[in-house]
Amino acid sequence: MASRIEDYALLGDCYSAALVGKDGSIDWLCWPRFDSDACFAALLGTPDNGRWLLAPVDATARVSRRYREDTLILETRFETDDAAVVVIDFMPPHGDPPDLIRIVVGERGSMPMRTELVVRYGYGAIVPWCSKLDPHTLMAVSGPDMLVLRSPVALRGENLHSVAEFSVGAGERQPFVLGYGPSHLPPPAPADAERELERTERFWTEWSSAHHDAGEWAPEVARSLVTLKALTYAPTGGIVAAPTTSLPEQLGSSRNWDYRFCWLRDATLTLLALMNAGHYEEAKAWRDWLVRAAAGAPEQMQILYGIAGEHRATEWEVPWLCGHEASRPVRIGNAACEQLQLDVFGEVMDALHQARCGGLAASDSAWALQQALLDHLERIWQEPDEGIWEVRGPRQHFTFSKAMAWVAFDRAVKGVEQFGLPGPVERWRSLRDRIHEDVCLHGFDAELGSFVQAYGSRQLDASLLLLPTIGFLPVSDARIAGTIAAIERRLLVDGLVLRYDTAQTDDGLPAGEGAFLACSLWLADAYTLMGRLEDARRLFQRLLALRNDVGLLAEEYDPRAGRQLGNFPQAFSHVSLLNTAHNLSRADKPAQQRSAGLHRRR
Ligand SMILES: OC[C@H]1O[C@H](O[C@H]2O[C@H](CO)[C@@H](O)[C@H](O)[C@H]2O)[C@H](O)[C@@H](O)[C@@H]1O
Repeated sequence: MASRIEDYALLGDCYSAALVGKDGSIDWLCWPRFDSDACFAALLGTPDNGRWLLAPVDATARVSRRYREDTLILETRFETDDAAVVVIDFMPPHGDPPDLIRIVVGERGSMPMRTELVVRYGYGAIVPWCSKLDPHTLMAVSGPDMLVLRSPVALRGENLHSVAEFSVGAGERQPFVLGYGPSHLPPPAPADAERELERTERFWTEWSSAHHDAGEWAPEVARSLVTLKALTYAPTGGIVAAPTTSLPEQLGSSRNWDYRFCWLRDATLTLLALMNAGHYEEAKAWRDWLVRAAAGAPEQMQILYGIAGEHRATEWEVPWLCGHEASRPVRIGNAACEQLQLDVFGEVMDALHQARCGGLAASDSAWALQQALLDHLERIWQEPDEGIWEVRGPRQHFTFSKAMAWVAFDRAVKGVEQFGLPGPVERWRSLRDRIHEDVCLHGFDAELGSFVQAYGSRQLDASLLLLPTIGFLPVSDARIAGTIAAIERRLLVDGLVLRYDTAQTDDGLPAGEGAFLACSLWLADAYTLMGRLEDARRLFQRLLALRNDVGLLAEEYDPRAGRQLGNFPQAFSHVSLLNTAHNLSRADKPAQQRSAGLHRRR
């Protein structure tokens, strides 16, 4: 059985990623790209669906883990009464050809170890042909793919698994290098594990040294930033929402989705967080990615794309994988790519506006694209959509979607006013006002004293917590105070926030899911804006404590079971954590300094 979601740590090279459990088993790896077929898919099935174990023979060995400083180099320490070893896991961030390196370092005594390599291409289905190039070099080939393991010990075949036992003594270092290459080419050249370790450490240390001063929560902030960087796809600038598919939003349920795509929403928020920390290169790369991905007819703009900007994300179900903790189906691809989600227009306009405010040089093609998107939005903003939560039930007039349409025209007006960009500013001003009026008229329920999920509905929705953050109304407005109070009354489970009541909203799926971590962080932001700093800090500290032992967050959390849920690690959660840390650390500063930050999104 796979480990629990929170027992995994992330390895990555900015091309793809792997998840390694506390038990030393790498249970998820897609090569060579984030969205390639997995060759290790035990995360969603059994060890027979592919994994790479490297661990003490004694399964009762005590385990502790940490990342080396602000890097993505993982050190897992296994200890028994007689011996101790550290397994150093990392992926050198050059991607071409990709390697996954594990160095076993003996610390004390002599530790009996075991390794088991099970390669299954095609998401756990295809058994490769394994052959030995020499006693220490194993090659696994099938179809277009080839993996080559170079190890200090000779592996033997056992029931279609490649296994070996060996011992590591104090002071010894034993390197295992797994490389990938296309099967029609000669095997990839052997990597020098120790030299790659040095290079990888330098890469992450240099990258992390560019962070701005993060204040009170510097280590937590640094971990989230490294995690976001690991979700960027270096060749194109695309950013995946998470490196996994189908980790369940409720254990045993069918709320399982493929997040190995670039959502305009998640990616814009990620880029703002990286920019706020001083990382402008990623922001520029992403903006250029966006301009390429969305190029063409604006009515064909999608809410998500492949990491190189591919339009096709056809969703299908994998019948041979039993699912993480029996959560089925396992899905590849994401049908949400065909949805209309009006908020995305606002997210994109806001991100590009803030990029300009933050000093990212203007780009003519980006502004031209924005103008085309606005023309299209002018025609469609009155249509119902699937909303920020990508419901698979009927389209509705979601209040947050309309408010984000307001954001789109608001930022367009600001682009003209603040940066002298060309455009029909009077038309945009009047559209902005019309949408504001529309939302206040149809999206607010006077009896509840709260904005509601959709026009005419009496349901609440956590996205409405963002209304003051996006500048739609000030937090001092009674309608905002009423909305926050109503959400506190109706959407909190054990102090954490649900997106909406899944039993009352037709999202096309059986009811029930965890609390949504980003929404819980938005509540902390709303408290900060209201001046409820004690509440904000308390909630933030609680959320920080939900991170796993190496600082990672999935999408959701089940407070009753105390379990992380959903794809892992998720950009949305880490971005929201960064924003809340930023907002809180400025909360006691004078108003002018507070509003200077990009996180206020006005
Ligand atoms: O639960 C329903 C939907 O869940 C996914 O969407 C969520 O993740 C996206 C990526 O992080 C995020 O942008 C969105 O706001 C979330 O609701 C899934 O991708 C959808 O297909 C699914 O309907």
